[in-house]
Amino acid sequence: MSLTELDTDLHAERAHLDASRAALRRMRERAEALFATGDRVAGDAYTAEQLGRHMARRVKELADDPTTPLFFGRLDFGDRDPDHAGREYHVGRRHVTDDLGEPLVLDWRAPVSRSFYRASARDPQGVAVRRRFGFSAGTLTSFEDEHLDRGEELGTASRILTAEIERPRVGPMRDIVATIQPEQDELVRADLADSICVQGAPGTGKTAVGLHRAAYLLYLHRERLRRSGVLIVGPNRAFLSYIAAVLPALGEVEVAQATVEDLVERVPVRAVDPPAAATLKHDVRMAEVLRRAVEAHIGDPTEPIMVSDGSFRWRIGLDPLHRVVTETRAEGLPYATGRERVRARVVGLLQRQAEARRAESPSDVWLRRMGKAAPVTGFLDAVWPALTPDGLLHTLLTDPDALATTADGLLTADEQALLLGRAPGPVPNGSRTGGTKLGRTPKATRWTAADAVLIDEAAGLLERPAGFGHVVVDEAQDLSPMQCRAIARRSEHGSITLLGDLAQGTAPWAARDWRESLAHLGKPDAAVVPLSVGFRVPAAVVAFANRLLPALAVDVPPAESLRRDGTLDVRTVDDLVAATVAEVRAALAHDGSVGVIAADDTVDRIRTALADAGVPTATADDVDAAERVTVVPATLVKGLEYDHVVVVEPAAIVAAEPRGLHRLYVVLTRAVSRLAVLHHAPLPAPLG
Ligand SMILES: Nc1ncnc2c1ncn2[C@@H]1O[C@H](COP(=O)(O)OP(=O)(O)OP(=O)(O)O)[C@@H](O)[C@H]1O
Repeated sequence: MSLTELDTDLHAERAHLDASRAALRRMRERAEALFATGDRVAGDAYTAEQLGRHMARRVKELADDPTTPLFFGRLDFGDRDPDHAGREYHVGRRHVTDDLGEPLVLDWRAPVSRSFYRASARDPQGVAVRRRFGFSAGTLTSFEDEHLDRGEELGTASRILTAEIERPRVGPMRDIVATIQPEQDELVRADLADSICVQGAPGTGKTAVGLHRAAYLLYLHRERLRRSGVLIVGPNRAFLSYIAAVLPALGEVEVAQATVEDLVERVPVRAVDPPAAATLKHDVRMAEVLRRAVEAHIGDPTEPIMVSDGSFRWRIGLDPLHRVVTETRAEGLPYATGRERVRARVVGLLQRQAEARRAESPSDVWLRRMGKAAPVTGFLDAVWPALTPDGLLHTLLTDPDALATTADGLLTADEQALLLGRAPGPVPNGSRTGGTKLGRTPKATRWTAADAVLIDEAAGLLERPAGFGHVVVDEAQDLSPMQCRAIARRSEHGSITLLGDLAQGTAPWAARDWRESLAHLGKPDAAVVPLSVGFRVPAAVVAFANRLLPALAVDVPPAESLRRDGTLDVRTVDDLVAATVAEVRAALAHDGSVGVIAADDTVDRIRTALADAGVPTATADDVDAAERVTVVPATLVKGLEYDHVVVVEPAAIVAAEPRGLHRLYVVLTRAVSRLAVLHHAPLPAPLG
């Protein structure tokens, strides 16, 4: 292509961009006008509200962000393609049509757009030319063509892909829709029915894949998923705020995000378990203990039921009552549903007697009255008493006999003592970690985070929670079996995307084998798919962090970094804090974000020193902060990334927790361009 041709092409593409922007603006204006008149055209208040909500969402979905390009690629189909011969399509973040309804931009999730990500010289899928666009702050600046019909393919050598992954990072996570790679696209476009587990080294795009899969599924199954919902589960609030902008940028504004702690928050968490007690409470045996505890409340009828009904007296004998309880029990319903089933069956027996005597069907009012009659309720309270989730756990933790009966053969005597808070243990850091502080009632009890998981399990035994159509679980290696079960309860009829890296497991119960987690999640047959190309961490930094891998005792495929650039600087220093301040100052000379990562108990000292030196800092959960420097405790940095990372005293990070080496592996793999490791103490052995 000659220079003039290039110019003409660029000019034409810019004109197409302008036309697309104008068309999107008109689409939005039309939606806004409809929104404004919605209540006048709707027949009634309910329809008006529904319509209003729909239109408000539509208006939001059509928002145009001038800094993100509306399209990023183009497909020119060859003359012989059976469906699209001779046509060209621009591929972008959402459909844009002109006033006649002709497409100006195709949504990246549309079936045709798939070829943008998957066509290759070997399998061109009818595409003659694939064009990628380069943008700078929303302005179209360049393009790059691959003539697939002539066997040309750039793959990861694409200049535009390289520029995109090397672009300095600032603020929250961005979408990767313009540069999704074929192995990622395969996961993004997996069927809604398929649950998948992605094992990938740091920076291989697991989070990106999960978010894009959510957006893809919402596009394909909009109505169904809008009803059932899509949920993203992340490790902490800082992570959730870091990823929060990705789906809205893709036009998806209605996806729930939560930590597992949020999901199970039925009681306030106001106490901390000692590590051994927490580990035991997260053990899957606790599910069986709770199941037995619930089951133990179902009793045998000991007396017939007698109900006075005006001039009649009804009586149900022990045999039919036994049958009702046995049959209901065999149905395996959630406990509270079972209780109502027993009530309904008892009322059914009364109804049959009444019909036989009166030769007419009793009214609904009569049925309700019988259901609430004192002898019926008394019977229920005796054989199938009402339970509350926190009440159930409260009984177990306060009544050694009840615990001994239900935990018999499951938990040792020592373990039972631990649950009852009787085993004395060291209290780390001097903080109050005395475990659950039992009050006389469940309400007066100060529960721990692990108790909340158990209470949620109990709640699930009593009543099934509403489930989501699809759940994306990030950093899933840290889920305990009991947390997996909490997610399983919410995705029983839906599918899940599980994302994680066994090497980054830092929780005491971290997964060592994905099959186990998948079994606890109720999806034992889900495929485990590796991602192996790293887009974040430069090769030199990956090589340094990988020295830790043999010590992490996990079997994970090694990653290969796409990034040849980047620097690694490991230095012994005398004064850690002064060296950190100097390093941050030097880092500020470059573009991009700066993350200082240190053991949790030194973070305050570093923040103060930076403030004293006139360097303002942000906290990890404030992704929109104006400050370019963030000081992050090592335990909060999972899933995050910074352009320039300063790691302060690795030995202290390792010493702070039992799986400290895994934590250090997470910490060392946060850098996008440059990593400085400052240490005074010797480096942990595997790094030395
Ligand atoms: N196809 C891609 N094109 C451009 N950038 C990409 C691509 N895939 C991933 N990235 C970028 O690489 C970085 C790492 O991605 P992401 O956070 O999804 O990785 P991860 O596997 O979840 O990492 P971790 O295990 O550390 O949490 C992000 O900045 C992401 O935008």
